Amino acid sequence: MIKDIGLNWVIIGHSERRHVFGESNELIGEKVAHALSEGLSVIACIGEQLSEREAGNTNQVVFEQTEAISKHIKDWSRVVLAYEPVWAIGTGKVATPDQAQEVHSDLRKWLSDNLSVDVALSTRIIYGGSVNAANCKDLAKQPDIDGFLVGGASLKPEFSEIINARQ
Ligand SMILES: O=C[C@H](O)COP(=O)(O)O
Repeated sequence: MIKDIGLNWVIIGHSERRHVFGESNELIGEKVAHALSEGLSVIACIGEQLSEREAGNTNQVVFEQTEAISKHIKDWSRVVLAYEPVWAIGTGKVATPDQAQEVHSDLRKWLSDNLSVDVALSTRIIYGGSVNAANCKDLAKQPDIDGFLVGGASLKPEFSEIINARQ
């Protein structure tokens, strides 16, 4: 259906698919494989729930999610990783720049250690979760935040400020 309407990208593994529709890490990996095999590019979402962060399990959760996806990827040039802490999506509670940078940096290290330095350096890791005009510039300054997955604010005029956050 996505190809039929002329689109090239698909978002897979969004928190609502994981936590409302009950999609497992394994199913999301299979969906990524299918999308890539059909020629689509993929934004693959990962992220911990508040209880997982508070228990100190953020890295374990996002690494397991990333591993399940990575098993199905040979060509990372058509994949973007979107780190979206579930507690920050649509809530107005954005991760601080330090919180987001820490996870992005740890994810890049995971890619380097488990896949290759080349994949780690070339893969875009974007942040999603209550990004708006007021917080986007500080988030964009972080070295491992390569862009944003914007929900609510994409429907408002401030979206243009988010697009230009790095200027
Ligand atoms: O689907 C959109 C992303 O999950 C982020 O949404 P948000 O910017 O409204 O928090």
